[in-house]
Amino acid sequence: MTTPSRPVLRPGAEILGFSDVGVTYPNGTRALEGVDLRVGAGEFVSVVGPSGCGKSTLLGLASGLAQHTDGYMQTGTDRVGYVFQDATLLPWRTVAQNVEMLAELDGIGKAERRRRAQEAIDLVGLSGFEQSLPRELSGGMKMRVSLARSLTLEPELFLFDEPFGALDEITRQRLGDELLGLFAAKRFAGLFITHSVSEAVYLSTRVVVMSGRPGRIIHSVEVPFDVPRDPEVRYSADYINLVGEVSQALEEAH
Ligand SMILES: Nc1ncnc2c1ncn2[C@@H]1O[C@H](COP(=O)(O)OP(=O)(O)OP(=O)(O)O)[C@@H](O)[C@H]1O
Repeated sequence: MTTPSRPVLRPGAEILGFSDVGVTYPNGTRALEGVDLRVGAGEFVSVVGPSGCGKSTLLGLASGLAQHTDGYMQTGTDRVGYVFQDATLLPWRTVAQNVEMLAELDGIGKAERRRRAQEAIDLVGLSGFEQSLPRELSGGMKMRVSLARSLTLEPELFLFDEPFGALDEITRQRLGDELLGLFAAKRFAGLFITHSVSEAVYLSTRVVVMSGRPGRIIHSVEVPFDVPRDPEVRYSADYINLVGEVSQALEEAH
């Protein structure tokens, strides 16, 4: 949990907050500038923007792996989950052993981490594959293992860096639906980086658009559809209009 010299979060309401945040890397690259963003519990915010605009940098700040150089930021929880495009599974460990790994590193006792791992495996639809090795799994299944591994930490803030970017379209949509199901069940605060506007609108409660480098937030769209979300939403005029609005903002960002 970070404490800035100036409070950024409304206690109890928000999990992640950036106020006028900027990042300049040691080589002089200005990656982010004047970023204001707050994510509350039960909000799922997607970030889209041109390549190199600072999306991963933003996620790095949220995770505590990177440092901001200007402004203020705060996270309201230590329970942070991450999922990246690369599932980063240990090839010699079974699915169950991979899923247990973060809880193990966190010092959670054997019985409790087994219970959490099994619950997470069931939640992501991998029951029956507990003893499989990563090489026996498809790309989508590996991503499910990665999701399950983070779920064992019962995250209040969940960070996603293009998690479905390497998957085929059908698997990507299916995992999107599953992620929405997890979000509906757990209502963590989500920050999701993607290059896909349609995925951003479908998964999120809000989509923000960043400008080219240095990245600033230039547009923000509330997504009004209920969670749990009916997959048919994808074919509605409201959804198509929102995708159009975000796409137009993204074109202006380029
Ligand atoms: N450690 C670093 N040192 C110097 N420059 C960096 C470092 N990390 C990232 N950058 C630069 O900062 C800018 C923002 O990078 P970042 O990876 O955050 O963008 P991104 O929007 O996630 O990119 P993409 O969409 O291509 O994945 C880029 O110009 C990148 O080259």
